[in-house]
Amino acid sequence: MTAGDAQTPKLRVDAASKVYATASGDLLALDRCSLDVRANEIVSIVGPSGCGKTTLLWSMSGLHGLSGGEILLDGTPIRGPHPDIGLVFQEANLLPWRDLDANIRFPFEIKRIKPDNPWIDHLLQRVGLEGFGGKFPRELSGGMQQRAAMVRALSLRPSVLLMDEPFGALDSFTREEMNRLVEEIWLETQTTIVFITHSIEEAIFLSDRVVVLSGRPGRVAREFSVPFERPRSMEVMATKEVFDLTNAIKMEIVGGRKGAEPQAKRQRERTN
Ligand SMILES: Nc1ncnc2c1ncn2[C@@H]1O[C@H](COP(=O)(O)OP(=O)(O)OP(=O)(O)O)[C@@H](O)[C@H]1O
Repeated sequence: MTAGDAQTPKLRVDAASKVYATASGDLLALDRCSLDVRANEIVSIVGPSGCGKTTLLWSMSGLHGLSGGEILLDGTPIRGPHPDIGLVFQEANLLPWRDLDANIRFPFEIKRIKPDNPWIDHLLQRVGLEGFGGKFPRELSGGMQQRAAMVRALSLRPSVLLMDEPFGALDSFTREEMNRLVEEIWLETQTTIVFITHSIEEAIFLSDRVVVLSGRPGRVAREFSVPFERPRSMEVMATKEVFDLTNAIKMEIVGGRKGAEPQAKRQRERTN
């Protein structure tokens, strides 16, 4: 398989393992985790708290090195932050002393490249932030800050967008709005998206596939495809098929959490 080959996944996680050195010994966060993400897919990653979701996403971004295995983008191993990969975190991480325009143009300054103003203006209009360029982060609601963070991440036209629980701190109404926005942006840009969430409903609404990680150390326990038509209306989300899928994913996560207890104990024993 080579880059550009139709068979090459956009992202391939190949037996990824990650050990953190902690004061009480080594902690195995990911254990030979493998997963493919195809181009233009939206894949959500769910799993019990502490199972390694963020570790996996950061490894995909190149911000974290792995202890074993590798992660490939278009067939090439990721060795560090990559211009083709954008990131959105739970915190919008806007610089408080810069207005919205200056925040969004910040990555261009760092890279010393000319901002793509027509594209940025389009994105700002797309997320409903046109006219807010002169506002400072403290003047924006949490939802608006996250919209700005999405614009900042998309402004460089990444082919992959990694989102780490981006809407976890928002109220449920704003969260639903943001989910619809992600879907709309995806329908327009076809950016490959990997999305971490604790909300199964959010994962189903957004994704082509939902990947459940086992309890720590994280491995792929099971993948669920989400076959519902897009855009996903409230009617679709209220069907029995969605209800059944939600329950199946929930059962898998609860099962993984139970299974993780002896594993975690074994890990403690190994590291003590
Ligand atoms: N920098 C670090 N140093 C040491 N241990 C870490 C570090 N980062 C994460 N861990 C540990 O690794 C494990 C996996 O953490 P991670 O944040 O990836 O899980 P998660 O599934 O994203 O958690 P949550 O659902 O609670 O956000 C946890 O036990 C966590 O305490």
